[in-house]
This record gives sequence, structure tokens and C-alpha cells, in this order.
Amino acid sequence: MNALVATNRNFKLAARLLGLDSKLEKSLLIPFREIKVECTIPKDDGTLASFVGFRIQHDNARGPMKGGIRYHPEVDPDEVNALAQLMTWKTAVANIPYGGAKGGIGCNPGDLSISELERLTRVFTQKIHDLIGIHADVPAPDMGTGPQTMAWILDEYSKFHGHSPAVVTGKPIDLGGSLGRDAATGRGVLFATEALLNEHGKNIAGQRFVIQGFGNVGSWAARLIGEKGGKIVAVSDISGAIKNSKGIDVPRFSGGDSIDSNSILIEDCDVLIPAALGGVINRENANDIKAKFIIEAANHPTDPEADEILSKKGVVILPDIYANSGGVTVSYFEWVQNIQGFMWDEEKVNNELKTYMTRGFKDVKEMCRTHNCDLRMGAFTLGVNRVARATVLRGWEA
Ligand SMILES: NC(=O)C1=CN([C@@H]2O[C@H](COP(=O)(O)OP(=O)(O)OC[C@H]3O[C@@H](n4cnc5c(N)ncnc54)[C@H](O)[C@@H]3O)[C@@H](O)[C@H]2O)C=CC1
Ligand SMILES: O=C(O)CCC(=O)C(=O)O
Repeated sequence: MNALVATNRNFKLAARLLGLDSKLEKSLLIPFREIKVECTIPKDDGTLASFVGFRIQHDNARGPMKGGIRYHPEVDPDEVNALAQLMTWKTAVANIPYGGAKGGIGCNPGDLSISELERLTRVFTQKIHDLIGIHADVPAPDMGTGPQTMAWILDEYSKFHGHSPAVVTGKPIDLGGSLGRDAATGRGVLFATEALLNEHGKNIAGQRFVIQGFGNVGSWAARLIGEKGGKIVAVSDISGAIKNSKGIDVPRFSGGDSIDSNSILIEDCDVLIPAALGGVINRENANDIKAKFIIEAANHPTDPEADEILSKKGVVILPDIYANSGGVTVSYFEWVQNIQGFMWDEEKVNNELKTYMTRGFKDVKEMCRTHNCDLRMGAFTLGVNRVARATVLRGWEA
């Protein structure tokens, strides 16, 4: 199912549960602003290459819009739109003072040299610099981007607006990045997993985990879960997958037999953590999934059709807009530190993150009880209700 159709469907279900006014529902769904820019760069060999970049700013009722920038060949406006909307609900679930946005450039970063990536990032920033900003829209890394990408955006933006470290988060520490941001999404996944398992009378130790994706989020989640005694029995990335029922040597991504990476999601385990692409759990594979718990570290990994199948099988799904909110939460801490001109130590960052993730789980569960719904609808009703309240309070007077 198209990512936007799926995200809109979940939003509308939540709006019904909340009894939202239909006009308000419509206004919350339509993005605040959609930006599409053409980015042409000279390649290292002197030929020209053209790319299309997007920044979709979904909503700013609760504060500046916030969300990552993705470099991936499959980036398309519908997907970026869905991801921007998910950011709006996610920042509200985390109860941080932001709205939602997302960006992306349709490119394969693996095919571009470092200098080509730098030129592409700078051209993209030149085209959108007037529409982002510390109190308007604050980008961050996502798939295919990282601290170096944020450093180039910061530098290019600062040429127009003066030195502005708070215009991006997920920066290198030397440029005002926060300690703990690199690990934050994976650490948030750890805290979220602990909260869910504890509620079911279980601990991380002794559970068998399968993790799809071994980039920023997947590798940190694997490492931190491994340190807590969880057994990682299979992992994959774009290049392949390995499994070992006795446990994989996570830091080395070794110590297992190669398997078909398409079958990783249906491997035998207790907890499945998709940490790569969207839409990977769908009606084609949902019936074959053996995990009892799914922790959505990726954005939108589960299609609504799969949600229904898995729910009938009794699989418990911890939704993306709560489970992976550790990244944007520490991005918020980074932004706060930049604005204050003061740096927190890593212990403070991690302790604050735990407080936010623990509170977020309680808040989601409270909505599940109020609306007699599953965790996805608990998170959606929580996020949508907070944004709706802020929107109504601000009013529509022209
Ligand atoms: N970086 C962050 O702070 C946050 C990221 N996310 C989400 O987490 C997911 C992963 O993001 P990052 O780790 O930042 O990206 P990344 O670019 O660091 O890593 C992506 C990983 O996915 C793997 N991958 C790509 N296609 C694959 C395939 N077909 N099968 C298996 N693995 C595949 C890549 O090899 C790589 O290991 C995305 O859905 C992203 O939107 C969500 C919240 C915050
Ligand atoms: O850290 C951020 O601002 C955004 C992270 C992000 O893109 C996400 O949570 O999907």
C-alpha cells in the first residue's frame, strides 16, 4: 500500500476515535507547505547530473517543524509527505515543542563521491534556505544522510543567515552536535522495548531478536540490546543477512550463516525490529511472521493490511511514532543546548531520554485504555489530539 494512503488511513481512524470535527480533520491532513526543487551538480568527471529534492512541511501548530532528510533512490513525494505527517504525530507523542517535516533527494548516495554529495547537499540547501530556520523548520539525518550532511547544510545555511548551529540537529559534536544523538534512536528503541517487555512480564535478557537494517538505528539498537543480554539471532543490511540461533557477534556483524535477506522478517524470534525501509511488513509476509513483538525502529515498516493480520495472530506492535522517537527527542535536546549555548554531558542526555521514553509509553497506554484500542491507535490518538488541541487554541483568525 502507498505510504501516504496508509498513513492517512491511520490518521483518519484516530480522528474518528477522537470524534474530531471533519473540517479540523481535513486541515490537519493537508501539509502546510510542499517544496520540490531541481538540483543540478557537476560530477567529478565534469558531466552534469540532475536530482529532485523535496522538503514537505506538514504542521507547525506545536512549534518549528522538525524531521530528517533522506538520500535514497526510492524517495518520492508521497512517501516524503507520509513521513512528514508521521513526524507531526511523533513530536506530539514525545511531547516536544515541534511540528513535523521531512525531506529527501532521489539519489543513490553510494553512487556519488564525497565531493559530489557535498555539492548536492549545498545546492539543495541554497534552494530551501529561506524556508527552513531555527524557529521555522529544523532538518536532521535520516536514511543515507548523517552528521557530515548536517555539517554541509549548517555551513551553507550560515552563509545566508549567519552562524546558525541550531538550524540542523544530528551535527558533528565539533559543530555543536549533542553527545548521545548518534546512538539516540537505537537507545530510544532499547527503552521502548524494555517498557513493552516489562509490561508483559519479560526482560530484554533471554529474548531472541531479529533486526532488519544495520545503519545508524539498527546497529545501535543491536549493540545496546546485546549489552542488556538480548540475543541477536539474525541481522541484515542491503548487502545480505546472517543468522545464528546461539547469537551473533554484533560489533563485528559476524558469527553466523548467510541467509536470504528477504527471509529475515520471518525468521524465528521473540522480537522483530525492522530498522530499514518502509512497507516491508505487508500482506505478502505477515502470516509467516513468527515474532510475538514487533518494535518499529524504521518509519512506517508495517502496512495497515499487515497490521490487521498480525493483530489477529496476537502479535503486539510498538508503533514507529513512539518506538523510534528517541532520535528526534535528543535532536530537541541538541537544539535546546545550541540555543542556550551550553553543552550537556552524555549521562544527562541519556537520563533525560529515558524519562521521555518512559513517560511516552505511559501516555500511549493511557490512550489505549481510554479508546479501547491497540498501541498504534493509542499513539496516533495521543499525537493527533495534542496537535488538534494546539491548532484550536491558536485559532483561524486571518
Ligand atoms: N537516523 C535516525 O535518527 C532515525 C531514523 N529512523 C528510521 O530508521 C530507519 C533507518 O534509518 P537509519 O539507520 O538512519 O539509516 P541508515 O542509512 O544509517 O541505515 C539504513 C540501513 O538499512 C539497510 N537497508 C537498506 N535497504 C535494505 C534492504 N532492502 N534490506 C535490508 N537492509 C536494508 C542499509 O544497508 C543500512 O544498514 C529509516 O526508516 C529511518 O527513517 C527513524 C527515526 C530516527
Ligand atoms: O532528529 C530529527 O529531527 C528527526 C529524526 C527523523 O527524521 C525521524 O524521527 O524519523
